[in-house]
Amino acid sequence: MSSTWGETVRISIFGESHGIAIGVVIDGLPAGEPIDMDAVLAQMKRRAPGQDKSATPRKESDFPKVMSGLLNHTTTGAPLCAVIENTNTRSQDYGNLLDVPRPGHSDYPAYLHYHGFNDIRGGGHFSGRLTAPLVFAGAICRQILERRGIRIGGHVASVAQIQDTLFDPVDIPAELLETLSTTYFPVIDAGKKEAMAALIEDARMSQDSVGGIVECAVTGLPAGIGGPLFGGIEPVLSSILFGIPAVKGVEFGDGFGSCALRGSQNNDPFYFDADGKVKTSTNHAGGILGGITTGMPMVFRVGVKPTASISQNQQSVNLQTGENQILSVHGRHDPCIVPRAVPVVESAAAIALMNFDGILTGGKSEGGWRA
Ligand SMILES: Cc1cc2nc3c(=O)[nH]c(=O)nc-3n(C[C@H](O)[C@H](O)[C@H](O)COP(=O)(O)O)c2cc1C
Ligand SMILES: C=C(O[C@@H]1CC(C(=O)O)=C[C@@H](OP(=O)(O)O)[C@H]1O)C(=O)O
Repeated sequence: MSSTWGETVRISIFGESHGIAIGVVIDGLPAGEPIDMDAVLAQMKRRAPGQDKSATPRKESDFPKVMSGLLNHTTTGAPLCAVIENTNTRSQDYGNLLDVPRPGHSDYPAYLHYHGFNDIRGGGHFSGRLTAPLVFAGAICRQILERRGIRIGGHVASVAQIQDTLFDPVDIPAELLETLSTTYFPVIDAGKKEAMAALIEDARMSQDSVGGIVECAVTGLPAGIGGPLFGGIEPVLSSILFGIPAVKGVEFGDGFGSCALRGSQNNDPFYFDADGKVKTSTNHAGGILGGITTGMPMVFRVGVKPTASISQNQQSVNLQTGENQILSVHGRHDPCIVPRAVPVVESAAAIALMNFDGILTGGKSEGGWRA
């Protein structure tokens, strides 16, 4: 089922952007894990719409009402369900889109797939709004991982051609991840944020949009987690990351860049550190070899396309009249999705990692799903 993901820890996301509510059921969480709800809300706020001019002006409190699975701020082990109300919808903006689909959005293929019965309002179940429950689930999972020393943080690596400094993949300080993972529109080089925001504003004023890249790092991962072929870290993470609306690329370590290197440049030499731990002096692999963690920081990048809904005139078709038609999209849209996608990417990584055998026991097998 396409709105359900995972095996050991499974999320099931429901709702539509302009329906009564959206939400998630999380199955398989370990019992007895204390959950700091303020920290969950802080993560939800980093993703919420209406933050500034770089985001959609739709305002939502994005307050998750927990229906089950938590007692005295602690997981019970039963399915944890949270519901988030939609309070600020403007469905009239979508009145014509069932007939005249937006180029670049899901309208046309969804119309075909659901024979015209799909909820077109706000993009329905295809909307980026469905990443609010994803972030809720991720915020729960990341607290469980953090308790085991596993930290996740991302930043806006680029907006169109403006690039932030990238992570040093061999040395990612805990304080850096802490700062990035608690900030809205996080960047490593503070000087780049203004230029990025200016570019987004320029696109918005031109009735246009821009895309970019999120870079994410995970530190404190035990070595030896993952598996070969389809159960590896890369395929499993990629499958949830590609489920995020507007994600068009995922690369681990040097990714496509490594394809231009020689083996002698791309291989990461091993050495024993002062504590007798095996490390690598470079980390082109992004902390993964053979689908299995090496113990070095995991680093990956996620490409996000420019927002489809732009208000300048575009060529479309009228599915009722059978004629070509010019479309100007109305409504409140993100001129750039990338800043709000950062906590979504971090959350997806947290949920995915919870599915690996040994992740909560420092690499020791629990006989779970992933070998
Ligand atoms: C946080 C977030 C916010 C988004 N905001 C918008 C938006 O305002 N307008 C829009 O057209 N697409 C937005 N999208 C992307 C669309 O939902 C997405 O492009 C669409 O569902 C089609 O899916 P695809 O791009 O993965 O093919 C957003 C995505 C995310 C993750
Ligand atoms: C509401 C959110 O983002 C929405 C994602 C979205 C889309 O097409 O993905 C389109 C817009 O929807 P609407 O027209 O209802 O304002 C965004 O505002 C959210 O992220 O919470």
